[in-house]
Amino acid sequence: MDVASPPACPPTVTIRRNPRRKVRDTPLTVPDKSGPVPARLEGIAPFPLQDLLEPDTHLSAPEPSQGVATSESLRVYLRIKPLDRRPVKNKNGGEVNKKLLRKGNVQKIVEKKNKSNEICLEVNDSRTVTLIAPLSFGSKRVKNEVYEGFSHVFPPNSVQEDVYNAVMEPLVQDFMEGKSGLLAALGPTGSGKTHTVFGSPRGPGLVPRALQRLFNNNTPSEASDSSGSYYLSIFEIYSEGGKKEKLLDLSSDGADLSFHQSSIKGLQEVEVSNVIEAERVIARGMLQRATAETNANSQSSRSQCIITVRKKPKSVDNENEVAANCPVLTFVDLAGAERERKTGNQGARLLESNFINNTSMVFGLCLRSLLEHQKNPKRPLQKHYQNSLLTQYLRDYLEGKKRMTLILTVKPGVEDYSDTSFVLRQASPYTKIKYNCIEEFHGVPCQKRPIAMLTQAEKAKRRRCNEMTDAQVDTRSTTANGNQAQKDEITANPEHAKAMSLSPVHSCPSMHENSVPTGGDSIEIQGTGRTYQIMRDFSRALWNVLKEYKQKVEVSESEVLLLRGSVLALTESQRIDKLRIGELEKELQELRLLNRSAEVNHNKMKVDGDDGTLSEVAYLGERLSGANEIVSDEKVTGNHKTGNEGTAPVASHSHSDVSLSDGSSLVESCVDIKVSSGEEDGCPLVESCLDIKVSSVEELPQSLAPESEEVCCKRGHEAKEVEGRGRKTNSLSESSHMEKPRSCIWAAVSPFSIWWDPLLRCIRSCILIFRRLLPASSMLLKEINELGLEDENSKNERGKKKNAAEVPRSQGSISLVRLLTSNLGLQSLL
Ligand SMILES: Nc1ncnc2c1ncn2[C@@H]1O[C@H](COP(=O)(O)OP(=O)(O)OP(=O)(O)O)[C@@H](O)[C@H]1O
Repeated sequence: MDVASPPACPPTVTIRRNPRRKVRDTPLTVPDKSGPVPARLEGIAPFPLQDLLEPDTHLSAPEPSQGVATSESLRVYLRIKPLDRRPVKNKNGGEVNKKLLRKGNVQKIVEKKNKSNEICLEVNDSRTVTLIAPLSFGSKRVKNEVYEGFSHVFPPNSVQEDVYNAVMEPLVQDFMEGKSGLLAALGPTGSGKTHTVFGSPRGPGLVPRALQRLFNNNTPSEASDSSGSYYLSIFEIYSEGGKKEKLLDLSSDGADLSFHQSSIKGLQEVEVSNVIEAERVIARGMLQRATAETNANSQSSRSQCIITVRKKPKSVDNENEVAANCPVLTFVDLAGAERERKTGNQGARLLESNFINNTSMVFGLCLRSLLEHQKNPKRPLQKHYQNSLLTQYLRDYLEGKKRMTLILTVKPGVEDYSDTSFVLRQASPYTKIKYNCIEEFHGVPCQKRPIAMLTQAEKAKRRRCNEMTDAQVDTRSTTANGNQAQKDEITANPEHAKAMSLSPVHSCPSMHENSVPTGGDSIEIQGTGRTYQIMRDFSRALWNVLKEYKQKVEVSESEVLLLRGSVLALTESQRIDKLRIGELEKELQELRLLNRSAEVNHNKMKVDGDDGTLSEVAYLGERLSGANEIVSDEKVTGNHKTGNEGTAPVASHSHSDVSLSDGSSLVESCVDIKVSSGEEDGCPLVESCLDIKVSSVEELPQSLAPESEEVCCKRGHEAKEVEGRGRKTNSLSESSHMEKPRSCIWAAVSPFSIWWDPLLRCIRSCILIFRRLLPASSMLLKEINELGLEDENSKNERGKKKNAAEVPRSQGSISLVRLLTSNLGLQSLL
């Protein structure tokens, strides 16, 4: 019987109630090995994994550099303290914290101890660790974090010797070669800083081993005499009850010290010539160091402890060397940062905690500022060092002027996750701090950049500085030569030299030999360099400001040019306008003159005429006869109404000239028809002009053909409606009563009978040409067309014509037509 197989398990489904939250940026998140490998972005250099996985060459002492600047990173080591796996004792065990025991929290302690067996820090390789998020943090979705880039990671099982070989030996080597160095131990309280630095009798730490190495390095002759001695000092920076920081000399009986201009006044330097003496000094100092019991450490350091080792000068001359110029090996055991909740500190102890934490924080800030400054030189190096005595004392190291090595100590227990995470986050970036420009010569830090990196101006300045220095050296060399006898005497008689107040020249002859400035010269050059730097910065700023001003001036100049151009254009247009105005005024004058003369004639005709109406034809006849010309001028002002009454009362002014040449076979006639359009004196004015020239081959009778005939038809000034003024007149019929004008008109019009047809054809052609050009005269043209003034052919083609009487005509046109028809016998056209 087949048993039904159970249904397959459904795949696990994770239901998220809340959207995935973005975790904080970490130095490196542990990649999900099961997931797809992300594609490498173009343009990003591959991670230098090979370089990192190289054999631990860094563990061996680096090649000694003979005063040559090398680019190296700040060495940061990580030491992981072993887990305390001591079995948890019962309530009678006595090993548990007595305070908690008193409070009856034994069960809690037991749980804590059990919990402390879990670890939160794993060593991946010699340079990388992974911080594992505790299971209890699961709900917070904290990811594992990888921290890398350490110079070396010491696992919990590492021994003091390993640490010394990797961390301290290079520094000791450098020190013996004349380079200053600093070892600083950082980490949370109880993580093993003091253990690492000082160690125990069974496992000596870095300081005793370094001293041993120094003395063992002495040659037999050095070991036998005092030339192999060292000056040892040990002091602490302490804040009792969180008050002002104090300096205590631990080598003596805890004498108070003072800090002044990067040096400690009153600090006793104990001369030690062998390891035993040195260890004795250290041991005595450690006994005097401020320690206290906290929940985190039964013997917690409450102060920052500093130990300095300085080589005793070989000769008496060197005895007076400035201490700052001698190589110094410094050890710093910082008090561990602590959390109030863990330490259970209260009162004065709590205030001490604040001081300790503040110093650690300032120390970290200095390094962070140095790192940011190195990443971006535009960012200034913050003066965080001013905020604590320790950082003031270590200023040169914290500003990257001297070599420093850091050793971080951490606790791997899961309960120390927060402390460990904090330290790793804070200190792992310090691995990127570089020492690019350190070049030391017998302990004198040189902060000069390589010549190739200098700008032209800087090179020139440096040259001037060097020249000045050489001059000073020459001067002092002369002095030194002059005092050679005295120097010889000093060498021969050191006691006498001691008694003498020697100048810096005497104290450091070797410096002069190598053209390296002494302390005084160095200060002078530094001052000059500082002034130069200030002046350079100032000139740069000034230059930038001037550049901006120059740009603004250029913009303003271009604007001024544009404005000038526009002003010129405006002036030109004004000039043209003025000319135009002058022309118009001239024209206006002429029109006024014409108007005045017309009025005079009008009045005259009023007086002369039988019925008092104006006969312009008579006036024209007068003009024509007087000027030996035949001129037909018809002027119809607004006071006269001619033609059809039904037409719109449009004022017009027309003028026609017809010229005839006599004495030749060619008869030329000219007809000017001018119709103006404009506005004058507020009245609408329509004016257009037609010039028509007609030639005829017919010879005119001498008697009838004057030398020249001109018929001017001017049409213009069509005045507005003038109703009720004047009588309806038929100027043609009325003018016919006038003898003198009639004869003139006949004389003028008679030749038309001969060339009338060609003239009409010509007029027609011209009308067709100018039809579009003179819209204002379109009315007149239309009327003329409708008069039937066209040849027979075109008549036949067009066929039926419109009755002219049906089309409204303007007064001027009617007058002209009537004039023509009455004189030429064409009344039938009307
Ligand atoms: N690597 C180690 N191996 C064995 N024991 C260690 C190690 N590191 C520290 N210890 C022990 O842990 C205890 C605390 O160490 P230590 O006093 O050096 O811590 P600390 O960091 O100096 O603390 P504090 O900052 O409070 O002075 C000591 O008893 C020390 O012997």
